[in-house]
Amino acid sequence: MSKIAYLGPEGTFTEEALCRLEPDAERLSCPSIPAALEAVRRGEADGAVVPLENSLEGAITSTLDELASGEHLLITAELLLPVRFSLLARPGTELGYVKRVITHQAAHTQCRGFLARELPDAVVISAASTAAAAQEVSLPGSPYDAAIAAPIAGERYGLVEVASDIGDRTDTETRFVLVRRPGPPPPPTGADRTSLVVFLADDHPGALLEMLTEFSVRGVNLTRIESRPTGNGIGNYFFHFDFEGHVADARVGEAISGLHRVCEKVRFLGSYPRADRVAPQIKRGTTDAEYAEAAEWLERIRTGRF
Ligand SMILES: O=C(O)C(=O)C[C@]1(C(=O)O)C=C[C@@H](O)C=C1
Repeated sequence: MSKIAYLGPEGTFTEEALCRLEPDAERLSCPSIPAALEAVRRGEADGAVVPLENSLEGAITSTLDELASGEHLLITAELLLPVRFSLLARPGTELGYVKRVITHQAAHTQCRGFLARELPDAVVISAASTAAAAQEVSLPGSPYDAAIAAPIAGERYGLVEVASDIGDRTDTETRFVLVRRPGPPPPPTGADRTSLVVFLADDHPGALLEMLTEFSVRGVNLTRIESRPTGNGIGNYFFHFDFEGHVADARVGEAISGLHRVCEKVRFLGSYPRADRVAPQIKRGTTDAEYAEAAEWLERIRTGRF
């Protein structure tokens, strides 16, 4: 049975994502996203499930930064999980009594409206995860009155729902990925996504446009672009790209080889089936057959076979 690490403890959204992605796996709870990824790098787990982006809050930066550095890891699957938050407290707690709330930073920002409206005077303290917050509230003598977490965390830690569905939007979802140690990517399905990290060779006018051109001329549709600081002073960034297609597709292969030629470093993070199963629209002149025909034509003229 494979062992998959996740941001724990039991009852996080990440655990729910893991149960859906790998229902038969043994689950290894980790105290943070970097710890879950390290467990894979060290061989203590076969894979890890980590959140990558949220439809309201955007990127989960600790995941992006961890995947961009250290030993290579490969994304092999993704999942879109609807996220619904509840305010959970010890039985008998009234909403008006809640003064100290604990939750994960991402959950806090997704529930800003509720907190401003219903608990304007409450202090909100950060926890390592929503379930860690619920666990903390359940401890005897806890200094916290309530946690913002998934309803399931309430069941696991003996808390009750003081308010439910408290997110600023009811259609929020988080995209999770399953990562493993490097190996061949899963085979193309016709509805795939590829993820890359790109480091610029140098800073010059048009550097971003040059990168984008590698995708644009091959008809590769980007689904996400993010800049992250390298840490080497203000103004130095690297870039995360997600785009349609599989590294086995000719147009994707050509685009990322182009980036490899013009950029300092390109880190391949994987090609994997899209959770929404949306197939790319392939522009005229960018199919595998058209790339193969063009390569054949070039070979003919290079060898004098007109
Ligand atoms: O704390 C959890 O339950 C998590 O799984 C982490 C996480 C995140 O990092 O975004 C996952 C989904 C929600 O957006 C809130 C928190």
